[in-house]
Amino acid sequence: MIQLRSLSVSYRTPRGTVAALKNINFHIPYGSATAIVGESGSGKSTLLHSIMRLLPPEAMLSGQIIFQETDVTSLDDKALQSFRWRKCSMVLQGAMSSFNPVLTIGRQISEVLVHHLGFLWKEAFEKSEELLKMVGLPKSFLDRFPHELSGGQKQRAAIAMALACKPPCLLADEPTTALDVITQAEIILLLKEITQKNQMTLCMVTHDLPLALSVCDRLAVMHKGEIVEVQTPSGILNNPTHPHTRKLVESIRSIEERGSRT
Ligand SMILES: Nc1ncnc2c1ncn2[C@@H]1O[C@H](COP(=O)(O)OP(=O)(O)OP(=O)(O)O)[C@@H](O)[C@H]1O
Repeated sequence: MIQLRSLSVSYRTPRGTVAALKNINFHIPYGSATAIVGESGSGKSTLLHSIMRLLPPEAMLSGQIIFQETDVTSLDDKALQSFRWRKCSMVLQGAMSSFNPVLTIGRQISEVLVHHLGFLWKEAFEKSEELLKMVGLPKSFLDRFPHELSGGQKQRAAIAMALACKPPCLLADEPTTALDVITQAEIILLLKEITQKNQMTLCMVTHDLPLALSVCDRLAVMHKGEIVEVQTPSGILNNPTHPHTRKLVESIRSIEERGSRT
């Protein structure tokens, strides 16, 4: 479904260039649930932002990002807007950035439907109600402003908005940052359930290896701008091939061992 071909990204800085992605060749199959894991600064967010063409102006990209036979790197602004809502949408880290603080949740989800699918406002509000229901939020949330929602509720609303145009693919960049552990698990399970039910492709960046192992069917491990290993959860746990993957697995094992000793 998504093919990254020789994808490299560097950032220009006053001190020179930083290579964030180095010649990535990676395939995200249709209908899969892929987790991108790896240490801080390994390039995970850069990878997702490249697919969405959301990189900042100081970023230089080379290579190809093929989404269902279209090279995303060659889309003009209009095609890109349509791509972002109708083909591949993204749930961002910390949902506050997904919303305009002065507009209600209902207005913002409806706006997506009006602009991108040609809904009339009344129909759009009805559809928004349905979308909120799908993510476990009641109708009354349509009239709330973003600051009137908890972190978890905001992330649910952000997922509803990302799903508005029924894109076949959903990307999520650390969708549970700053949430408590129970809410984190609920949000990840919600993402998994919705994408599975609607036969969507899911690709998410997470720092939570145990959660990624339990929810995703493939894990891609990043290290210093490269994808060093792609495996199923059992492969990662039982037969990690790259030293960095082994370290990641050892780190969760040592936490588990410490937990069982206390
Ligand atoms: N706008 C920028 N300007 C300069 N360097 C940047 C910029 N954004 C990211 N980088 C650098 O690119 C590399 C990859 O960053 P990226 O945010 O993709 O990593 P990450 O794996 O998502 O990290 P984290 O898990 O901490 O969010 C890092 O070395 C980072 O410092």
